[in-house]
Amino acid sequence: MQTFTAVVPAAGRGSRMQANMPKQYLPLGDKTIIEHTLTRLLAHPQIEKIVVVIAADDHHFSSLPLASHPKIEVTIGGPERAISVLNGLSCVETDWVLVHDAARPCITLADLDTLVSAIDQGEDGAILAIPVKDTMKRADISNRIELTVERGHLWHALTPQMFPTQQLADAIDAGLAQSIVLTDEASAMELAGFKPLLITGRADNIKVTQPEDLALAAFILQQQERA
Ligand SMILES: Nc1ccn([C@@H]2O[C@H](COP(=O)(O)OP(=O)(O)OP(=O)(O)O)[C@@H](O)[C@H]2O)c(=O)n1
Ligand SMILES: C[C@](O)(CO)[C@H](O)COP(=O)(O)O
Repeated sequence: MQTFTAVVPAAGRGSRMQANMPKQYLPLGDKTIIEHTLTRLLAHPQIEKIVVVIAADDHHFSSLPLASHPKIEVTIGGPERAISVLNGLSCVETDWVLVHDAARPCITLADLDTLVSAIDQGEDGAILAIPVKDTMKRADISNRIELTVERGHLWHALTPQMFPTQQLADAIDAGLAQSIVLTDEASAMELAGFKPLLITGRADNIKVTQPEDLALAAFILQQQERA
């Protein structure tokens, strides 16, 4: 059975959350957001190691019981998510890597399996995503509708995103060298000429980003645990 490494970017400040600590350490039921995320990833038999990428001044992670888990390694992130991911990739020894936001605690084993089973479709890699359901508008500078975007082939990119490790590291390096804003791993791979596969994932794999997301994530986790 092929095994992989997961890289979990967790070096953000969570500013949009407006909380008194980085959002990945906010409580969600019986444990923190990041502990839910890591517990989900650790449950997948093909994930042999998780590299958690934390901020240089992070004093939270070391106090978590999972910090001493044998499959968990920690490294230091950077000022942008892409730099944090690149630092995490330097700790990866497997041919393939799965990158998943610490702020997405509702990832399911079934979705992880679906993504992992897609990697035999080539080196372009794959990401979990959900087709856009709402009508999409592009705004002008005064926040008035400029146009309606054709949503036929529009998707929300989620994580995990899964790629050959070296190709991803080279692609992020190249994108950063061109000062291109890389908000996910797929955008770096696209820039390098790859065409990653979009794999339909669950819409409840939300990224906890703003205050109202916390209660929603708690409800989703509760519903998943009852299923
Ligand atoms: N320099 C950064 C910025 C973000 N992240 C991580 O990338 C994930 C997704 O980023 P986002 O939701 O934007 O988190 P923050 O950057 O913390 O949020 P904000 O933009 O509101 O500050 C999070 O798990 C976050 O910890 C990271 O590792 N390094
Ligand atoms: C990687 C990501 O979660 C895919 O949707 C998203 O791009 C992260 O963006 P953020 O602004 O760093 O939260």
